[in-house]
Amino acid sequence: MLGRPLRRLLPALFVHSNTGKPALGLIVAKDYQRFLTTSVSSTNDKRMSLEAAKRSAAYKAVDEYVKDDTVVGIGSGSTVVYAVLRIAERVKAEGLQLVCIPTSFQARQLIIENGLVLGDLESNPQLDCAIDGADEVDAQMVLIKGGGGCLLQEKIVASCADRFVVIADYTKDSTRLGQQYDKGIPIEVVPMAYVPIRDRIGASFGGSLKLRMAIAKAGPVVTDNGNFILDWHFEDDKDHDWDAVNREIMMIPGVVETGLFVGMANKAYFGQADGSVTERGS
Ligand SMILES: O=C[C@H](O)[C@H](O)[C@H](O)COP(=O)(O)O
Repeated sequence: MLGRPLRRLLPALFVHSNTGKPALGLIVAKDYQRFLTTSVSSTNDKRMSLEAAKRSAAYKAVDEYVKDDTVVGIGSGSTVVYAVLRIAERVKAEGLQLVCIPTSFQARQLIIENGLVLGDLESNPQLDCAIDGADEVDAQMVLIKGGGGCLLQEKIVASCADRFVVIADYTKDSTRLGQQYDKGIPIEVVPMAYVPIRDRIGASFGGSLKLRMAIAKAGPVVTDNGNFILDWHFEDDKDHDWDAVNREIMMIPGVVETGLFVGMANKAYFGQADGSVTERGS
């Protein structure tokens, strides 16, 4: 697919070629090559700085919160991958005795692939800490989670932990929800009820709700728990009492869980582009 800047450049290239002045075409082609190189390298730089930010937040959280002989909740998403890598490094280097409780299919695989001890809530109903990513964190440490379709098991595991620690890159750090993240609040619902739930939330709180569709499958995303996800694009210019909103949505029959995590996170680490880390909470 041609990007918009390329679509703008190509007609220029053709027009000049049609004049029969190949030199001109060459200049345009050269400029275009320079444009491509700069644009690809700035996209790569941004991606690298985001990865560095995720990594530094994850490493710091693990180093400060993961202690020997403890039970640790393992969240889901791309930032958590770095936390698991760091946990595995420390287990190897320091001989830490840990039991890891997954919050998703992905987390379970990460635990197994990194040779960590896999546990469950049946044998370990109380966790020392849970480390997880977030899609957005506001000034009061209210979180949006579930951008990757995982929220129900994450909330259960976080609720069983003495400390719930969030790791994120700088793009997730907001004053108010919706400031950075524009994909809405995920709401996990029982499939048969998605239409009435969608209509009720829209009527009560405004905004719009969309059934999340799968990308490499026809039809909707199905969560690890066999449910659907509605993404609620709330009105972000309104002041919402997220605790009240969350409670009210949870009362609608068929709602399984929301991606609003209110009053749960104790600490958030935000990795910055330069590799430093800022903190919120205590
Ligand atoms: O559904 C996914 C989880 O809630 C993730 O923790 C959240 O989306 C953040 O993921 P990432 O670390 O990839 O930004």
